Amino acid sequence: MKEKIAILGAGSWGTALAIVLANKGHSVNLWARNKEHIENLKCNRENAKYLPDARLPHNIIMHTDIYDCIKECSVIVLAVSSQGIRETLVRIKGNVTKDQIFVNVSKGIENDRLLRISEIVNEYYPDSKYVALSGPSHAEEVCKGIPTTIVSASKSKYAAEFIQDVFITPTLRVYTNPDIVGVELGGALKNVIALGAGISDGLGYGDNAKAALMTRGIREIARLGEAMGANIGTFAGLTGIGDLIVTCTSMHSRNRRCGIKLGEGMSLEDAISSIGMVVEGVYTTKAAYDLSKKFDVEMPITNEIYNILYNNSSAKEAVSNLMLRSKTHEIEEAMEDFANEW
Ligand SMILES: NC(=O)c1ccc[n+]([C@@H]2O[C@H](COP(=O)([O-])OP(=O)(O)OC[C@H]3O[C@@H](n4cnc5c(N)ncnc54)[C@H](O)[C@@H]3O)[C@@H](O)[C@H]2O)c1
Ligand SMILES: O=P(O)(O)OC[C@H](O)CO
Repeated sequence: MKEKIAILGAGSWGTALAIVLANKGHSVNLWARNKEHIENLKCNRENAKYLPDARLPHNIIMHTDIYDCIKECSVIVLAVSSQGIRETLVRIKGNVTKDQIFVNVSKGIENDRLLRISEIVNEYYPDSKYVALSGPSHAEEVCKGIPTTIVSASKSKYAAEFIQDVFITPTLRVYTNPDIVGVELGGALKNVIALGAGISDGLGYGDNAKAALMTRGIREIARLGEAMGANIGTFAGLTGIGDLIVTCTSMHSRNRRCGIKLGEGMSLEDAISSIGMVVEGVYTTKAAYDLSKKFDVEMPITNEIYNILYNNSSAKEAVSNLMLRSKTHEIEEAMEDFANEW
């Protein structure tokens, strides 16, 4: 199959996916709001700012006009950072047809309104098919053809399988999942825990602390997810624990690297600007904190990271708050399995 695909957002991930899809033989249109950036991509056939060393194949056409970019494309990939999705949807309003499928690859939750990306898209395009494409996938590895697995999630089996076929390659294996809520939450919330894993590394803590953060982190993600209607099984999959592992352990991760700088004592502002690309977890921490209150779900790690980012708590204080919480059980649901005797 050969499709015409528009990618909106020429950062690290939009560029990597453009390369994968173009190498597969699709016609790819790539748009970014910054005209100078697009001119650079056109002239140099590489994205020196966001994805150095990767060559852009000639069947990627760069666009500065977003309408030209999406015209006659069967798939519109949303690859801008999550807080820019609404603005991007507004830009194309009135120019999308019902048979064009939206594929969102950004990982976040809209701050203030606390909406998942599918919910934002639904506000503008309630009749469109929507797929969330997510999983453990760093752009730096994907564009080199290093084996990677991701998930195509949609309410529509047809749409999920169509996008599976569009993206799958011998090095990018795509699974399907109907659980949009779980897939979107897993992809967004792991960034909060990855900031925590980075902070732990920056403080000089070891593997034990990181394993604890990851394991207890997925528990609190799953608790919130369940309260919001997700399938609990999704959090044991690629877009849950899978993405959490890669983001908490990889030096490609912007969230982890930002956390390391915070743990070493850098200010949030300086840490973000030293990364130079979006650090989604900073926004998602605020959204997750608000969601935990809204759904009355206990999220102690998120709570501490929120306090570090937004209330000037020290990282060491946060660790001691977590360690000194009132003692509890590992799995609340398993309490009844204890024998009531010595
Ligand atoms: N980089 C990865 O390995 C990777 C992998 C999977 C998912 N993601 C997700 O993809 C999304 C994009 O990440 P990235 O790595 O490409 O980030 P990036 O910082 O490299 O690029 C983000 C791009 O979004 C653009 N942008 C931001 N706000 C915008 C707006 N309002 N209108 C138009 N453009 C806007 C920026 O100009 C930039 O080009 C994030 O949500 C990220 O979590 C990234
Ligand atoms: O670099 P990060 O931390 O934004 O993570 C990128 C991807 O989400 C990893 O799957």
